[in-house]
Formats: sequence, structure tokens, C-alpha cells
Amino acid sequence: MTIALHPALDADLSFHPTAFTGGALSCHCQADPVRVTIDSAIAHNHACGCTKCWKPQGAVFAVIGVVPRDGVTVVAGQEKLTIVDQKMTIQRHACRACGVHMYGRIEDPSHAFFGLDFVHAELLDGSEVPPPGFAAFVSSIIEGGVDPGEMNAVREQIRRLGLEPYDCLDPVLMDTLATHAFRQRHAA
Ligand SMILES: N[C@@H](CCC(=O)N[C@@H](CS)C(=O)NCC(=O)O)C(=O)O
Ligand SMILES: [Zn+2]
Ligand SMILES: [Zn+2]
Repeated sequence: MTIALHPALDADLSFHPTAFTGGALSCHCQADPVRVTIDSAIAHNHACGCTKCWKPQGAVFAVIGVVPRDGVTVVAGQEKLTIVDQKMTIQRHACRACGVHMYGRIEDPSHAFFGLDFVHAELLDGSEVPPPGFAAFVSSIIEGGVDPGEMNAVREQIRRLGLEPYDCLDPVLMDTLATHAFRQRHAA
């Protein structure tokens, strides 16, 4: 049995790396979409199973990565944007009309990922997008409604795509968070 993980994961098992270095993201509104430009490649692109990240209809995973916030510019529809939950570490700026999250921003300067914005590559106009490198917050899909009995099959499905399923972030990002925490705790 296979389940619909995300269109980018379900459609093609052999992802094509790309030389993508920027472009424009559009929300799903037919009329007057919100548009956001990014001026760099997307790093750490991954699937995220948490309940907070935006997913397309029917998907249980989001696909999301990071870009430097200085290169993220809202070029149309600023008035349609709203912050989903001000209390979250990641302030997700979403289109009020269609619900798509255009970018997620960390405003706390002491956070390890301050300076990076989270974006969904699938919203880019017509460009090939970077392949996800791992699956994060996999167990969280249960909170989103997936039957816990399906988890072995889901993790197998992810591994068959050549991705490693993690229940938090991957070791590179977890080590970055831990290193930052150590340095903050032991700062002179
Ligand atoms: N189990 C929780 C996990 C939420 C979570 O921690 N999400 C991660 C990955 S996006 C995070 O960094 N969240 C910070 C935030 O949303 O501000 C859920 O599914 O809601
Ligand atoms: Zn919209
Ligand atoms: Zn998430």
C-alpha cells in the first residue's frame, strides 16, 4: 500500500538536481496572487510532516527549505498576507484568501536559524526545484490524522524514495541547533 505523501514525492522517484538559483513564488489564488521573489538557491530542502507547515490538498507532508531572508521580497499582494500564529517560532506568512504559506520567518535574533526564511519550492513559477534531501517530523503525521498503524509502511515508502525518515530534523540541522545552544549556554 502506498499513501499520498506529497505530489513532488509521489510523482517521480528519481529527483533531478537543478541549477536553480532563484525565482518567484505564487500563491494559489487565480486572481491577484501573492507573489514573493527569492534570489538564491533553496537549501536543506526536505519533507516535513509537522502539523504547522503548509501542505497542498491531500498531502500529508510539506516540502520546504530555507533561503536567506534578505533575498525574500513580497512583490505583489502584501495586503493579502497574514501571520498564521504570532506565538510560533516560525512566523508563517500566509495568503488570507487561499491559505498558502508564502514564507516562514524567524524573528528571534537569538535563534540558530535567524536570518533564514522557510519557503515551499513547489510554489515557484515554472522552474525545476531542488529535490528534498530527507523527511523530517515523520511521526507528526499521526497528529495530522494518519493512522499510527500505517507508520511502518510510510517510513518504508520514504526510504524507497532514497530519503531518510527522521522524527525531528536531520543530523546536520539538529547538530547546528545543539551547537548553537551549547555556545549560548557557555558564552562568556
Ligand atoms: N509535533 C508537532 C511538531 C511541530 C514542530 O515542532 N514543527 C517544527 C518543524 S516546522 C518546527 O520547527 N516548528 C517551529 C514552528 O513551527 O514555529 C506538530 O506536528 O505540530
Ligand atoms: Zn492566495
Ligand atoms: Zn514543519
